[in-house]
Amino acid sequence: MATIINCLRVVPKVTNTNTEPFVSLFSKRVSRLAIVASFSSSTMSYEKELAAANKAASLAARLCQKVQKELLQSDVQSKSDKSPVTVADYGVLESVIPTSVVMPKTNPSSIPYLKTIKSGKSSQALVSFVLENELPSESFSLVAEEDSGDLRKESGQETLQRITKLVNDTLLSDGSFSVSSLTTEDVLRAIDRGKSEGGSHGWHWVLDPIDGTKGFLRGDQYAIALALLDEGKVVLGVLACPNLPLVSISGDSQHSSHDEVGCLFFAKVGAGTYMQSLDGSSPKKVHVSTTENPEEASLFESFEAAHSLHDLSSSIAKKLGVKAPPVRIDSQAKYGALSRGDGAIYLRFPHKGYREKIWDHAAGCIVVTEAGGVVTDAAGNPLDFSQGRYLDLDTGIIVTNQKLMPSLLKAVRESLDEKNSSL
Ligand SMILES: Nc1ncnc2c1ncn2[C@@H]1O[C@H](COP(=O)(O)O)[C@@H](OP(=O)(O)O)[C@H]1O
Ligand SMILES: [Mg+2]
Ligand SMILES: [Mg+2]
Ligand SMILES: [Mg+2]
Repeated sequence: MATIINCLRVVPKVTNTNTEPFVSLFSKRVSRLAIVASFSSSTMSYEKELAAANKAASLAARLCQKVQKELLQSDVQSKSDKSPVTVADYGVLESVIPTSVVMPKTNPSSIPYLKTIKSGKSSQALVSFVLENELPSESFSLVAEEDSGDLRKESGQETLQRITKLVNDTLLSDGSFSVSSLTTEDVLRAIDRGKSEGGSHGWHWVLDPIDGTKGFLRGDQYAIALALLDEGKVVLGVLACPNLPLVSISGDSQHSSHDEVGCLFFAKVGAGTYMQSLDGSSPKKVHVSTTENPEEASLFESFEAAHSLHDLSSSIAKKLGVKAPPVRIDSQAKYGALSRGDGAIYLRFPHKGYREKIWDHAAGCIVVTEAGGVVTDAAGNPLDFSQGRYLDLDTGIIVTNQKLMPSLLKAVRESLDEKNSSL
């Protein structure tokens, strides 16, 4: 018994401390390798991991909501005042942008701090800290979008202090953490935990701390997207979508009001997809649209034309017979909305040469597949998350239900052939 518990302790994948049910499976001389095999993705419950991921993503959503609110209020204020605006006027925004940037008085999407916004780093530090705190393990691995880069330079010190305060304030607001407060060094370390290269062995968390940055700046949709890979496969995913209405966003929705916003989607392999409000309502199981009729299907695509070829999706939609105009929204909120049947198709065709990152799709992919949908590349192959930080794809990503997939793939093939022959 003691031998087995010791073995379990050194096997980093095992976080379940209740060893009793497993003990009878092993003889005294069982090898460490055999134990690892016994905890493959088909037998793990990932219960604790899902709870930790939900907590981390919900707290990060709270942090991002606070920053976005300040951002939008500041924009409104700047419009009534013709004098130059500096970040000092932007309250909590000081924690996410360097004070040296002078803000023009325009829509946030056109201002120069786009490249230097630090809200993603705050969110990444928070998620990284919460996961490590909730799931102590010798082999914590995180593949995440941001790094601590310029926060380690002299010029980044003020920003780092402010990020640290923002993270600490958010942790404090939860009340369940025993740590008194994180230091700036803790924050840098938490951010840099995200440097892992991922891969096909062991466990890797995959994080996009703010997905849909452009939507975030515009006051539109964005998501905190967190997934867990086990042996290269996505085994759980969480999407926090602070601005997504709790009711359907489909064009024919009967709901007149989209006032109530803030959705948390979560999915575990083999256990379906659930949605609850970020305020903590009880979770409800969701399912993708079951429509077989493309005329009834509504189609999602990126808001940003730079992220996806709108002309190509419009050609595909026409061939398929989709009638409604495309619904353009930012971030993996598209996957969330699709998982509850708001739309039936999501098309993403980046411009030539763009390489998709795993954190832009891992959580969204399991949220849709566990809700009964299908996610493939343009050739119909499943997405492969085991190859490191990037996805190796055949031109684009397509998402729909099982019934529409064959005709969608055909329309995609025909449209791509036409596009290629016209070049
Ligand atoms: N040229 C490009 N083509 C396709 N995707 C791009 C892109 N430039 C950035 N992206 C990715 O598109 C994501 C947003 O997706 P969407 O268009 O669905 O809102 C961005 O995530 P971040 O906002 O996390 O950087 C970014 O990773
Ligand atoms: Mg992203
Ligand atoms: Mg991002
Ligand atoms: Mg980015």
